[in-house]
Amino acid sequence: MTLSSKLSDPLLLRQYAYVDGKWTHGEGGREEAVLNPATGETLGHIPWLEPHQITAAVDAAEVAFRRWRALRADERCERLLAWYDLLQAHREDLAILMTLEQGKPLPDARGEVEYGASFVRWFAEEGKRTFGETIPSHIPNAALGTIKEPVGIAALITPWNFPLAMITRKAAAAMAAGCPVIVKPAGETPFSALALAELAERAGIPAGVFNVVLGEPAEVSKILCAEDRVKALSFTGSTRVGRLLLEQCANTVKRVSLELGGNAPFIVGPDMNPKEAAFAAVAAKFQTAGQDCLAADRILVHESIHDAFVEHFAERMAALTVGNGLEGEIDLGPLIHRQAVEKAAAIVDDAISKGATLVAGDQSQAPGENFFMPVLLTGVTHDMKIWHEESFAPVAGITAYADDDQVIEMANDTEYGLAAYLYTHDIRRIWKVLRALEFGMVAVNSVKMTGPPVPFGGVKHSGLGREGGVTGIDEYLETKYYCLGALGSVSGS
Ligand SMILES: NC(=O)c1ccc[n+]([C@@H]2O[C@H](COP(=O)([O-])OP(=O)(O)OC[C@H]3O[C@@H](n4cnc5c(N)ncnc54)[C@H](O)[C@@H]3O)[C@@H](O)[C@H]2O)c1
Ligand SMILES: N[C@@H](CC=O)C(=O)O
Repeated sequence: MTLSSKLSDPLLLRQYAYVDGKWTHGEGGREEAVLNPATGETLGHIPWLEPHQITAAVDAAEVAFRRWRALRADERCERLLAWYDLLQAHREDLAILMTLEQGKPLPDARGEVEYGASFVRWFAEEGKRTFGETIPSHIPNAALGTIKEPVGIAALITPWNFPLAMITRKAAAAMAAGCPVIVKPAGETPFSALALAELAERAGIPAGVFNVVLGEPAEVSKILCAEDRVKALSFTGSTRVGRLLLEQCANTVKRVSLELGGNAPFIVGPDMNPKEAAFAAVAAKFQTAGQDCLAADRILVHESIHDAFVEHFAERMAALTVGNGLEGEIDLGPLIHRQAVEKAAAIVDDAISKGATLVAGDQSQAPGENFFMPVLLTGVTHDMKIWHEESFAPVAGITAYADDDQVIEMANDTEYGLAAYLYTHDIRRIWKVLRALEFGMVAVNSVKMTGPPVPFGGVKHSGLGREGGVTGIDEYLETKYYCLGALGSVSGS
């Protein structure tokens, strides 16, 4: 059975890049296979564009920019809402494509389609509210104010773990602001991006406004970063690559937004019911098989409830099912590729060799070579890799702490600063710890923290800027100040 036959609308599977409203093949014969991480089967191929084809995407975006920015905000809103409607109408196909290329269980993929579409609707509306301001003048006979203008062409480079939502959270904001976009998706998961392009075309988004380029990642990124006509770069991915791109954007002094790695602490106070907290921690750790920038990587539990917490955590973890996300009731799909499995195994071995206890996690039960069974380690300490590196795998590490000051120090003991979780009902503890945590986002007594109204982003080496929320569109807007002088006597100036 071919991949396209699994879809109600086979045209959603595209194996070309999308530039200037045209499906584009590579001109140098280079291509990449796209694999199903659950089965290893080849789903299809994508072309790698040649450097001049990437430049052609910039040419197309430059032309499209003139017309797209000239539309009224409500006209752009209409087109984006049409795109949103199509995402909704095709959500099942989009979810199937996502599960096939990314591996996450189908219900999670449906959730991501819904989540991704919600950013399109949010920014369609926000585009109508890019207000400037009136400034009380200190200059005689003058009127002062600001207007917001689109920054220009935006390059968007995105990861494989959330192949659709990481694109729409950027693209919808940029497009609503009046900017055309050039998306470079991860090579592992290009089909979600290309399906977005197909639906953008059907929604009447003009040629050159939403482009998807494919190619050798370092080569494509270098061209986009060096291009002076590209005015903004928004990247989601690892801190390692984010640093490289920031450097590459220095010469052209671009606007750079970075959503990078996380290493979230999950803090459990002494007043918590250990079962309730353990179940929440399992949910925060194992989403997308741990391949989530928000994954609870370091679980810090007050010593008075540590043992009971571990017991409930292990019990809940044992109930998780691992398998092909298209088949049956699955909680955890595969990791994205074999290297991810090897990295996870190395992190576990390192922790055990340095004194951590393996409570559960038997890899002989893994249903395929890209699968990693959930692991629970206790006695995790500062000198272990698991403390400092994102495992990006279903590996949970638990540590006991004695008091609030100690847990704050432990939680902040990382270069990352994306998200943190805090479970306690003591309002004084909540306020103290919340204020002391060096993270861009803190969820208190909640695992869910994201969504369109939220300013998503990190501090420290987790990134620059915020996506979503009322400020997410600002990443794609310039503020132009004006001073209208010599107006004669202006009342109120
Ligand atoms: N903060 C967030 O919102 C957020 C969201 C999702 C994922 N992430 C992070 O993303 C990482 C996992 O994703 P990943 O493995 O795809 O990240 P990655 O950095 O390897 O890749 C991200 C993107 O960069 C491209 N890329 C890879 N190497 C490159 C290079 N040398 N030069 C230019 N581009 C290059 C990839 O093709 C992909 O499109 C994790 O660190 C995770 O925490 C962060
Ligand atoms: N879950 C995150 C993506 C991180 O990997 C989000 O909601 O953006």
